[in-house]
Amino acid sequence: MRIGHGFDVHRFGEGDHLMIGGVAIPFDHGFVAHSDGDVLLHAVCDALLGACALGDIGRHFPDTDPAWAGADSRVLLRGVMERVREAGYRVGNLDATVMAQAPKLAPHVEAMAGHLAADLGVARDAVNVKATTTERLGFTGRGEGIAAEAVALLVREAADA
Ligand SMILES: Nc1ccn([C@@H]2O[C@H](COP(=O)(O)O)[C@@H](O)[C@H]2O)c(=O)n1
Ligand SMILES: C[C@@]1(CO)OP(=O)(O)OP(=O)(O)OC[C@H]1O
Repeated sequence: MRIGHGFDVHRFGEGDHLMIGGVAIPFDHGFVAHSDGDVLLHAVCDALLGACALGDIGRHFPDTDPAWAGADSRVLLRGVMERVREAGYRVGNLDATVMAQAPKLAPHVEAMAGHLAADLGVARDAVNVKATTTERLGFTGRGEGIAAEAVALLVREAADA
């Protein structure tokens, strides 16, 4: 078995929605990013890549590559899963936390977890998505952006080691 951790931050800029976990959430800002800025999916990508000792999302999908401009981060996540499978692993379970003072994410976490389960190729109960404010502390608390963390457990496809 292997464990990986991912962390990502995107700051707010102009826009009218946020992409988080593949869900478009209406908001008075968007994310500043090369891709769609899906902070949760980027943290998940890094957790998966970390568990395989394959570096991070920027190594596989550079933010200097026009191919990823405005990219749907679910496409990046599926690309990461191809690499996970090539390395001989499948996902055991995933747990993630999104740190956001606003918007309210609880109404959307079920849809986010459903997207993740589909893209990771696991049952719905192998995925958990949580949201927390940071009690108005720090950059998330001041409403400057959103952070996300993820932890993934990978299992060897052939022999569990
Ligand atoms: N952006 C957010 C942040 C939090 N929630 C939900 O509210 C609960 C309480 O938040 P605390 O920061 O006081 O822990 C939390 O457990 C989430 O369910 C949310 O929906 N959206
Ligand atoms: C995802 C990539 C690629 O489009 O760009 P961003 O959307 O800016 O996101 P970031 O979390 O900075 O990660 C790495 C990038 O390579």
